[in-house]
Amino acid sequence: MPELIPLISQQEIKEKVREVGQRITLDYKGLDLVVVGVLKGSFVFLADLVRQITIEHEIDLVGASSYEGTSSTGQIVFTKQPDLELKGRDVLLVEDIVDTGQTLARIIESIQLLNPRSIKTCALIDKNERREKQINMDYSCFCLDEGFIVGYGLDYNEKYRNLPAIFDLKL
Ligand SMILES: O=P(O)(O)OC[C@H]1O[C@H](OP(=O)(O)OP(=O)(O)O)[C@H](O)[C@@H]1O
Ligand code: HPA
Repeated sequence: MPELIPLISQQEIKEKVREVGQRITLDYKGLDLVVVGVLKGSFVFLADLVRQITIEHEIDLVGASSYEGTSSTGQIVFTKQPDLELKGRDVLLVEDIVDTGQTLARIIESIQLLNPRSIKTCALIDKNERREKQINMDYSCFCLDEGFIVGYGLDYNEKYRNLPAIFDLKL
């Protein structure tokens, strides 16, 4: 049976998401913010984060998938494109986790083609161990070195997204 090692509690997540939401609120004052969540993993984080952003903004979703089990296939399949017009607007991409960096790098490339005024990045977890693409995150809630992380939207083979806290999965 897989083992779930507790890493980050619900309370710690709540405090950090509030803090990051407040920073985003200050940084985007006067700008035309569109928060774009990356499905599926970001859905829990996104829902909590946008409720901590107190300036007017719009929300969109993109979909990208590349993992089987704990490994990236390296093939990023886009499952949803943005619906809103992003040209000339200030896009904040929201990910649950940046691991190899391949997914976010591809999404940034594809959003750049839509000519936004700015693109910034926000992740719940910035994990270093397997990084292949150098991406400087503008906002990260938690930096981790290793592990396969589940809970609070993050899955292993589509399971565990519903866990309210964050765990390291040991297979
Ligand atoms: O930095 P990377 O190594 O590319 O990994 C990060 C990506 O992997 C996960 O998506 P996944 O492909 O598992 O799809 P999901 O969001 O639907 O779970 C996660 O949600 C990120 O989008
Ligand atoms: O550590 C992880 N957990 C869940 N999904 C992921 N996608 C990339 N890395 C991870």
